Amino acid sequence: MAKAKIAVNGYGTIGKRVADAVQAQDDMEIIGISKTKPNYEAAVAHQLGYDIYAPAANLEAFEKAGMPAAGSVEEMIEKADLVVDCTPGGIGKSNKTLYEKAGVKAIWQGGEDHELAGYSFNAIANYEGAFGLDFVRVVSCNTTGLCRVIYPIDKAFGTKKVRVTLARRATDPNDIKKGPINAIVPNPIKLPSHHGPDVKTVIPHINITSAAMKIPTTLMHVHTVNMELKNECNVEDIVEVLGSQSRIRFVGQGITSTAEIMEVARDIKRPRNDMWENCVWTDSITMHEGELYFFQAIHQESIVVPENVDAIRAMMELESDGAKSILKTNKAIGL
Ligand SMILES: NC(=O)C1=CN([C@@H]2O[C@H](COP(=O)(O)OP(=O)(O)OC[C@H]3O[C@@H](n4cnc5c(N)ncnc54)[C@H](O)[C@@H]3O)[C@@H](O)[C@H]2O)C=CC1
Ligand SMILES: O=C(OP(=O)(O)O)[C@H](O)COP(=O)(O)O
Repeated sequence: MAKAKIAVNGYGTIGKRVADAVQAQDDMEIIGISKTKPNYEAAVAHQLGYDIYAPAANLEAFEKAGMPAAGSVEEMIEKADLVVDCTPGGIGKSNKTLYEKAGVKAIWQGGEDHELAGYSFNAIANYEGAFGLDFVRVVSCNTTGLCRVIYPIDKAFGTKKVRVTLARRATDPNDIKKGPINAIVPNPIKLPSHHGPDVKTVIPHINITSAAMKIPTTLMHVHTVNMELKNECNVEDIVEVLGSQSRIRFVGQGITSTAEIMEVARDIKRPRNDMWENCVWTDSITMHEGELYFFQAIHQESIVVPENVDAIRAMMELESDGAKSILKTNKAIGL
């Protein structure tokens, strides 16, 4: 069977990782990536052998920089079956008419609103509903991390309510412009943060609210999750449920921080130190007066990457069973 032809529009933190993860699969391939300027990331994409497409007005700049573009962004979109839009949050929505005009399917990321795509995706929670869809949004890193734990626990024990506090990394490691560098910023001040309502775009019946702050670190986010469950259970039951999930990793053995989790990602030779799994501290899992509490860390640069691959597989009708797609994606990328 011919491989699905995938384009990545916006080759930044998420786009470059999605491109490599798609390229690792045997049922889909990257036919091009887009860059606006011929910077160092474009040079690496060129070295890696990706065909680079650019806005028509910038094609000459790529030629001059010694990395000739294969064509314009519009030409890339014409050649694709599906575009993964990884442009910065808020930019992606302006590309919708482009995709509609070309008759290609499109995936947006969590920086865009649910309404843009009309379907918010998380592989374990609602893969099947994305089968054959034209437009899908893969929810943000924090929302993905929440869906991955809430969905199986809710399925096993039922949920009365969920309350989450998020300590969000200030910005990504390569970003020299954003902060804070010496402050803790309640963000947003007005509650709830978008994360709780966003979980409901994927799992509508969950009673959830969230509060978030930005902290001066670039490595990972950390969540304090509190769930009031409908049915009685103990810590071992929760460990069993979370342990059955391939995209959840228990951490302990002296791992007391996000820094040590990133060291593990380096030590196990993950590409770009990526930690695709939620990292749940086993020792933090606590039942207190019938409520569940635990801490988890989320690697913002990579957690949504396998979800994008699964979303492609569902939308392109390459696999109807979500569990099979998850296993296939995991195996191909080395998870
Ligand atoms: N970085 C993160 O931690 C995560 C980001 N997301 C979401 O993924 C999306 C992308 O975010 P990042 O990869 O972090 O952004 P980024 O800023 O690292 O990368 C965006 C890329 O798009 C390019 N670009 C800018 N304007 C463009 C345009 N008009 N057309 C084509 N390309 C353009 C930029 O040059 C850059 O290469 C956003 O919706 C964000 O909310 C989701 C999960 C985690
Ligand atoms: O999707 C993300 O976070 P979010 O789930 O808090 O919106 C990414 O970490 C990007 O967040 P940013 O908008 O702070 O760069």
